[in-house]
Amino acid sequence: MTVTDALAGTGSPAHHTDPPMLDVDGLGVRFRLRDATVHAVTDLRLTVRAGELLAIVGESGCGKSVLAHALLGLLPGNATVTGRALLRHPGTEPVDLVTCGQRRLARQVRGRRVGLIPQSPATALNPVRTGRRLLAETLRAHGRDRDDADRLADDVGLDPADLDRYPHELSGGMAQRLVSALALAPDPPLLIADEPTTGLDRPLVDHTLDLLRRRCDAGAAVVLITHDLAAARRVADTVAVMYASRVVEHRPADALFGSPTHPYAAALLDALPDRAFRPVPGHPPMLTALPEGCAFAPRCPRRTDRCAAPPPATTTGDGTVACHHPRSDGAAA
Ligand SMILES: Nc1ncnc2c1ncn2[C@@H]1O[C@H](COP(=O)(O)OP(=O)(O)OP(=O)(O)O)[C@@H](O)[C@H]1O
Ligand code: NI
Repeated sequence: MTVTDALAGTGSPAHHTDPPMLDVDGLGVRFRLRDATVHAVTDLRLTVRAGELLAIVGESGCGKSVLAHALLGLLPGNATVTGRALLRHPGTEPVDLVTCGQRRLARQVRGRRVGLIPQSPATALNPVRTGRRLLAETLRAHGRDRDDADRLADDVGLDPADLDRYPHELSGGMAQRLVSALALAPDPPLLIADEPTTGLDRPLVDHTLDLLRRRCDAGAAVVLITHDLAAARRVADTVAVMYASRVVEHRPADALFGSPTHPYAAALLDALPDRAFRPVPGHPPMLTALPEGCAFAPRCPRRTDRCAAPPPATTTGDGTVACHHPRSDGAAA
């Protein structure tokens, strides 16, 4: 399958025969606390293909960053990860990121096959190295020409002269662009970008999004984690909406933005300034005390008694939705 085929297929997984590059199934992440358990990711299923840009959206605290860290083996010791996350690469056996172990993740996966643009760039940067040195080390470690540093800076919209600064001399937006350049340097086939546009002004936001889009068009798979729905609408092929640790709707971007099926997805879209500009009423539940049934029910205009039972994950014509009362106008034609 060529990249062009991947894009021509409207981004819908159903159109393709090649197995996805990343295939996550039944993924769960729990954190043990002294007197409680945080269910940060629950029974999560996702796929991403080469040439596909998947946006993961949802309110703060719903589990987006924990998902990214789980895939890269970057969770702290009080975390338990269950389920499966297969990473495929042509010509090699798939690697299960959940079970393959830290050694393999460090040697073969992190940076090389899966790049991460972390959500908190300031803490990700070594304070005693200039950006140029950090970038040169990364390029060298991956067998690339250190002269690529200026080009990478340019790609992410950073003045190459700013590479000679130390991390504490960078603004938040500059640090953000530097960590993006560091993640892009090894040219990973799968890139996970966790809120990569934080602290950037509008032109640089668009510049960064378009850069991610171009990487997909060149054959990479990109997972864009963002609370910015306008960003997702601009560049995503597919969108997964997370609510309280679960994916509640996963469909092609055009379909989701055109006619959301899950009431939460519809409520998120209504919060957009160019739509009703109405915030989602109420608050998400505590992840230490998730209900057995639908976690969105207390905020949901469509709730009934049935919502006390776990919502079934239903396959629509173009994706999945987990709801007892999906909006029928959002159903596939
Ligand atoms: N080490 C940890 N121990 C306990 N709970 C944690 C830990 N790390 C994250 N959590 C909890 O997991 C939940 C999901 O956090 P996560 O950072 O994934 O949210 P998010 O969707 O990325 O939010 P944001 O949009 O604010 O970045 C939160 O309730 C958070 O408090
Ligand atoms: Ni996050």
